[in-house]
Amino acid sequence: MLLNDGCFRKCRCIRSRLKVFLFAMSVSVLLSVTGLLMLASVHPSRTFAKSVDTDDAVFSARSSFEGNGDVTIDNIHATDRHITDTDNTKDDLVLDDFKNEYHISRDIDFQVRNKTKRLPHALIIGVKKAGTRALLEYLRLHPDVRAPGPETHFFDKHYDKGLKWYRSLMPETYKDQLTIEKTPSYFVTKGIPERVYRMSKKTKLIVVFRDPVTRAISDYAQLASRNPSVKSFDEMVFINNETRVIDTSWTLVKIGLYALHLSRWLEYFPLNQMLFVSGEDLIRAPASEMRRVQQFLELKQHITSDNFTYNYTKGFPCYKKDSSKSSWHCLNEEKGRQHPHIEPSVRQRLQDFYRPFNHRLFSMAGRDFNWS
Ligand SMILES: Nc1ncnc2c1ncn2[C@@H]1O[C@H](COP(=O)(O)OS(=O)(=O)O)[C@@H](OP(=O)(O)O)[C@H]1O
Repeated sequence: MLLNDGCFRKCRCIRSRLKVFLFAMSVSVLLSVTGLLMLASVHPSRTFAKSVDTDDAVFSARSSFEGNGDVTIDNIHATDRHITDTDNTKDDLVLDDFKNEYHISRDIDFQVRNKTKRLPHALIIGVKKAGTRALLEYLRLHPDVRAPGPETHFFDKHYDKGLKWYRSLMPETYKDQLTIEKTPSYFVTKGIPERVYRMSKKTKLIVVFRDPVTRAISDYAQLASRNPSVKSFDEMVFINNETRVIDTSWTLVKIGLYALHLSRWLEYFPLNQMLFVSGEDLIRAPASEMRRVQQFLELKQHITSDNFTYNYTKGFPCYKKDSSKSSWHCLNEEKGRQHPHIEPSVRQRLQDFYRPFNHRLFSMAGRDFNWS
């Protein structure tokens, strides 16, 4: 009886422990199932997050300056505001700071609108009267190039308006298109190389050179066409007509001292970021000069001899966009003006004056332009 009673108690004890164990098991199974269900309910967004992992990483890296990785319209505005603010205190502006911020804004804009205005990747910085308009119009034949029509003069006349203003002048482009701007006064204006460097040290620079004697005469022809009462070229080019000492303070003479201007640019930009175009070859052989330009800009060779014809009436190349469909365009009558007659002795004096500067340029640029 005692034995049976002890056995009975032991059995009850084992049964109640079994119950506790089973209860604990079911609770833990229940908790696991609930946990799994909760995970399943957030699963879609997790999957999405994974699928945009690369972009997330890119965005958070790009947005780090704003302190968070969220991409919102407000952030775009904040970025834009930041560009303007930074630009107002441009003396303290550090290139890489704003360049990074600018690219963030550009890329976010691109995500939002697909097409956006971008700061120029390349600039045609000079030289005045050397063929800069022709070069820009030829480049615009390329489907991967966009450019504002008028000269912006941002870096020399409107710098205080800031980069946001400058960018607003640019045409909208897709991500793989190049934005190019031309303002020929940039080449000769002090302080501009640094300003361009501050915008982006990667900016590609193109300079069209023309024989400085012909260039000065071309510049004078423009001056005389706008102001018919201007003194004669001879009167202006010499300090004294008797001694025939050249007036190097005359802007039209100073512009032709190419080596001096180029040396200022080379303080900021390496030679391989610059391309030197021959203004004479742009007229004689536009297609081959454009081949060099497209190669330098890493564009596919789209502009070829099919885009050009020589117009004997105008005495210059004319061009068309599409080799089959469109009609020929020529630059307007302001390009290719009649030059005034200049005495051969005056020309000779100017050529002698420029010769050492020209030779210096040829060795700096690594190209002989064959000017006499
Ligand atoms: N295709 C074509 N048609 C007309 N003119 C041509 C062409 N290609 C080059 N050129 C030469 O371009 C010279 C004007 O240079 P720019 O465009 O740099 O002048 S400007 O600085 O923008 O005023 C211009 O100078 P001038 O001839 O002295 O007027 C031309 O010699």
